[in-house]
Amino acid sequence: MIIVKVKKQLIGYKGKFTLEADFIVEKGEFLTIFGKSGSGKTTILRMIAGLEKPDEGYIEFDGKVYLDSSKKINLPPQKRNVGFVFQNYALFPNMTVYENVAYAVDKKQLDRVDEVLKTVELYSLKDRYPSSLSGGQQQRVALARAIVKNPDILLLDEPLSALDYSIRSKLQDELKKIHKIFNLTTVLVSHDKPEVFKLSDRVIYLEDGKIKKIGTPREVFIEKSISGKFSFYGTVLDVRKADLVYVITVDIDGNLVEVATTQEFKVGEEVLVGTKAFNPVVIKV
Ligand SMILES: Nc1ncnc2c1ncn2[C@@H]1O[C@H](COP(=O)(O)OP(=O)(O)OP(=O)(O)O)[C@@H](O)[C@H]1O
Repeated sequence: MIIVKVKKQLIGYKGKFTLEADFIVEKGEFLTIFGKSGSGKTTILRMIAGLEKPDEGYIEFDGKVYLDSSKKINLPPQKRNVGFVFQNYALFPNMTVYENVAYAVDKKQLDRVDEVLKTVELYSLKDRYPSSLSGGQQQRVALARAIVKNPDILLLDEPLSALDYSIRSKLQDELKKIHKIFNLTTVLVSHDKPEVFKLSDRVIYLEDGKIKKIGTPREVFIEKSISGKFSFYGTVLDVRKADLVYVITVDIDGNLVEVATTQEFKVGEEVLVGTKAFNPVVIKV
């Protein structure tokens, strides 16, 4: 379990404000920090990693104290077992895929490099240089480098936001898989609601440095659920205009449904499809 209790005065574009966050992340949990630009999301990740110091605070992982300002404890990043992936891959251009990943571990752990490269499906590309890889492949190298040291905590700062929709979606599936396989405790920063829905067990809604809401994505994002007979969450796959309404195609767990609506939706948006007016019919199939 990660315990985070931090306070720091920041200087935003509107002036000074205090980042004040107090939350726990259960072991094996996938937690996302969501919020507008400048709300303090990255600063929280950097504090967990030890790259930034709060004015006051306490951070621990499974009883190991990373930071305790009252006791002047502040472990440096290399003493915190944390893997970090940023938006801009940050790979070494003069090293191959294998070398980029192996750089993070000492010689005794080299066996693990091959294992991790196979898990993220990069093994066949291990002798290539970053410049010859796609954005999605480069981000998988960054991910492999972050997990090869077997971190207790994986920190992801908008790692997929530079990628286009289909690659992002595929990498989201892989992230979820890797989180489970390596039994990680993951904290993601994202401002993409469908991504938050797809990946997170819980989400923190951060606004101007304060936690406004914390809960499952449904609890945090769906203000009021439809008080009707049934409703399902899905992702918008297609939008077309038909006279005065839009017809959207929604993927509900692999089932495609078409719904007419006067509201405009975007492809990739997470929606709740429900009905209030009639009783659904259930037929044995
Ligand atoms: N060490 C610091 N001292 C003072 N202000 C800081 C410090 N670090 C960051 N800030 C400011 O605090 C604000 C929050 O920054 P942060 O990067 O945490 O936001 P964010 O929510 O991750 O934003 P984005 O989504 O744009 O990345 C920014 O306005 C930033 O300039």
